[in-house]
Amino acid sequence: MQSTSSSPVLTIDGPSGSGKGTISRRVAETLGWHYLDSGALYRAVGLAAAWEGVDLDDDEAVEACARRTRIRFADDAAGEPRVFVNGQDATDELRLETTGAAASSIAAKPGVRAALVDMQHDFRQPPGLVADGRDMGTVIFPDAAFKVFLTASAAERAERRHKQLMDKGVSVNLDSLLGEIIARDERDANRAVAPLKPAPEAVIIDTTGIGIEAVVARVLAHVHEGG
Ligand SMILES: Nc1ncnc2c1ncn2[C@@H]1O[C@H](COP(=O)(O)OP(=O)(O)OP(=O)(O)O)[C@@H](O)[C@H]1O
Ligand SMILES: Nc1ccn([C@H]2C[C@H](O)[C@@H](COP(=O)(O)O)O2)c(=O)n1
Repeated sequence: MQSTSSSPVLTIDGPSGSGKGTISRRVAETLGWHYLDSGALYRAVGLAAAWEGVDLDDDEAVEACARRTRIRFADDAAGEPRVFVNGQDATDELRLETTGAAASSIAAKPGVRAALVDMQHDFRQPPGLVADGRDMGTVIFPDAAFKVFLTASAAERAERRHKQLMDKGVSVNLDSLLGEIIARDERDANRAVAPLKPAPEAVIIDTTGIGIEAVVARVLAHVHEGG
């Protein structure tokens, strides 16, 4: 199950809205390393299952869906990252809160997680990889040289998500966003397989009240200091 590549890996785990995607992309760009958005894989499987009308209570059917779903990451002409699910550009649908909740639900199934392991290991290529998710440092890349766990108060994470959606012209209620974030945290942290938790050796950064630039600088300092 474990990757045999010797390319260095920086894992960035944390709860929803802690800034994993934003920080990981920036750090990967600065280091010139590859980037794995592992949450997008779970979101893609949740979406494919919905498209195909798969019964989410049927563990074998959802695992089979995870094994046949084709997921491709590619930049568009403007350099913006897009995600294709079974050949269809699903980038916008993947970011919906409903898709995140579906992903969180199917991610609790051991068969689904097993189906996605090889795909995640394949991202480990020279000169290095920044991998963001919930179990990057604990399960998928336990031998990573650099491990970070980002967190922030649930209230701040809900405000960030609220601002992000409002900027996109999507009107949402802050309280319901907060409720969804708390529910997702609980599901991700309390499942039996690969729960959301920091690896023992991870550097924990509480980003509450800390801007993006400062967080990027702290993560880069961790790498430059040698982990
Ligand atoms: N330190 C920060 N300060 C203020 N805003 C931030 C910070 N980090 C991230 N954000 C903003 O918060 C929002 C959510 O960030 P992001 O999508 O990176 O989080 P995430 O942890 O990857 O979430 P998810 O797990 O749900 O994908 C974005 O709009 C981002 O710009
Ligand atoms: N390594 C991962 C990544 C994601 N998940 C699950 C749990 C999350 O709630 C959901 C969506 O992730 P996001 O895109 O918000 O990072 O996918 C997981 O279990 N393990």
